Amino acid sequence: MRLSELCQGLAVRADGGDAEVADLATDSRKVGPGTLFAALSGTKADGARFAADAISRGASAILAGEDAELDVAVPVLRSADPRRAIAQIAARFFGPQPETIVAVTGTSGKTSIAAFTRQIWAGNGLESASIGTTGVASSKRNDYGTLTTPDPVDLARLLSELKAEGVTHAAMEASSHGLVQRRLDGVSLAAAAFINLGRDHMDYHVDVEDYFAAKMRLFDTLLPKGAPAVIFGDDAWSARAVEVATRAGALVHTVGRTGSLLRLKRLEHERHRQIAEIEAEGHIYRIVLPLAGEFQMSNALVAAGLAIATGTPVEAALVATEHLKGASGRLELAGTTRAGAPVFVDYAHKPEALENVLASVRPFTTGRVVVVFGCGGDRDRLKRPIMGEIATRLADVVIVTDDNPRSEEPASIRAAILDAAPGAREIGDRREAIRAAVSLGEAGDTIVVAGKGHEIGQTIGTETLHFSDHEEVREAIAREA
Ligand SMILES: CC(=O)N[C@H]1[C@@H](OP(=O)(O)OP(=O)(O)OC[C@H]2O[C@@H](n3ccc(=O)[nH]c3=O)[C@H](O)[C@@H]2O)O[C@H](CO)[C@@H](O)[C@@H]1O[C@H](C)C(=O)N[C@@H](C)C(=O)N[C@H](CCC(=O)O)C(=O)O
Ligand SMILES: Nc1ncnc2c1ncn2[C@@H]1O[C@H](COP(=O)(O)OP(=O)(O)OP(=O)(O)O)[C@@H](O)[C@H]1O
Ligand SMILES: N[C@H](CCC[C@H](N)C(=O)O)C(=O)O
Ligand SMILES: [Mg+2]
Repeated sequence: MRLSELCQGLAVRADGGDAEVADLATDSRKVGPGTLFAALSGTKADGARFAADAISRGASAILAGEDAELDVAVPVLRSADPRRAIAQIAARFFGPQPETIVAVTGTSGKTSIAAFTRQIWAGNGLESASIGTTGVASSKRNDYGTLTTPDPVDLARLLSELKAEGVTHAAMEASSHGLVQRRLDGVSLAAAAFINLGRDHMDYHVDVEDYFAAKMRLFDTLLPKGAPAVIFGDDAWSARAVEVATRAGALVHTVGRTGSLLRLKRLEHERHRQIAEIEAEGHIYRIVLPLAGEFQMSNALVAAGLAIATGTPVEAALVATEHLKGASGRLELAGTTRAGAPVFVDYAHKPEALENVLASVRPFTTGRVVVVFGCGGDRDRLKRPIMGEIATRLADVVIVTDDNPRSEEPASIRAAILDAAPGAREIGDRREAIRAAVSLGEAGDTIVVAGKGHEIGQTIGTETLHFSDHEEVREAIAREA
């Protein structure tokens, strides 16, 4: 495709003529002959510094910010917002995307909601996919992922492949990093959703208002006017999200205990399922959700709301929730101890998530709640004592262990948690910590191994070694026998 075609009508200024573009890249190390290289300024480096490297690898043109210093002999595209420009160019370059794409944002629940929306669509005979933290899933794929919201070039490529594979409906996660970095700016959205806002990524955002504003880009910038916005109504930030979406001209639907589209009237918890009465369109539907944890009901309501907002009939969407499978590592039953205590693996690695998961298991726990958790290194340090306090308040036995220490000293991460967790046990080795917890599990107790969910590696220093909480739980139970 010609450069001139790729940027026609976009807010970019072309200098130095036209060129044929064979591929796109935001990383000079991925540049090959004929590639348009987007030189982006990031958190660690300025992409403009790599322009010469990109050209030596065959780049046919460079896209950069207005003030980037470039002295190159290939055509240059200038943009005031080069991240948005590369996302839009990528959408054009890779071509058709699934007709119906929805995106969900919020602090906790995105992966679950994307997975549930895909399953509700699939249950209604639609060829569907989900894209997020756990990877890409469809009837033809189950690919492990790394980023929650992929880089815009990878995303546009992926969406065009899904389209070619017959996918008509895709549900994706919009992380705050992804929204700030314009990774979704080339996606045409049919609907968007908001679940909640809690403490997260305070190492990246200036403050919580900045973090909220990042999430709200989904509604005030990306969602086309008049398109549906599905907002979970029972969060402390719901009213503000409704306000933003309304002001942006979205068709706002709320779900939850005060929901306008789906109203949760009654909820009864059992160990592995919950029974709900939901009012919609003047009818009461009785739903048995085959998942534990009230938060999963909230996630299921948002997912059903997204399916309804994009054309699935209300009853069909609600019936499909009765067959939902939880996303890997989200309050997932990984085994049962010999004495009969269920052991759940959960991805709670931030305060509200930990609070929710521990509160969720309490109703069906007649004995003790035992939690094993740690905090990741090179991430928000202030959440550590907050999570220590939550665990101590909501669990009966707290075992503090390592998560992904990354470049930090593991013992100092644990110490920051332990400062706010009097009475907690400290077992740095995660395998030993899981074994210790499993050995405590009596009938009536519930064990929660939190923080790593679906992850299959543990990053210590710069090395990532194979580690799976699921495997460790099964192994610990097998050793009991
Ligand atoms: C902090 C962050 O979000 N970083 C992302 C960002 O990198 P950056 O622009 O800041 O990169 P940089 O290192 O400063 O480099 C600037 C530019 O120079 C380029 N470069 C760099 C070196 C070189 O030799 N040549 C070259 O061209 C880089 O590709 C980049 O375009 O843009 C890159 C390209 O899209 C991402 O790969 C990278 O994600 C890193 C790997 C990451 O860990 N991100 C995490 C924090 C993240 O995005 N997480 C969210 C949320 C997860 C959640 O929900 O909790 C996610 O969506 O996954
Ligand atoms: N609606 C919710 N409210 C509060 N906590 C939740 C909710 N949904 C999930 N959680 C908690 O958050 C954890 C992560 O859930 P999920 O992966 O669905 O969220 P996410 O927003 O994709 O998170 P991440 O940003 O880490 O990928 C779960 O394991 C659970 O502990
Ligand atoms: N996307 C998140 C995942 C954190 C998972 C947790 N296990 C940790 O390592 O802190 C991050 O990279 O910050
Ligand atoms: Mg996620």
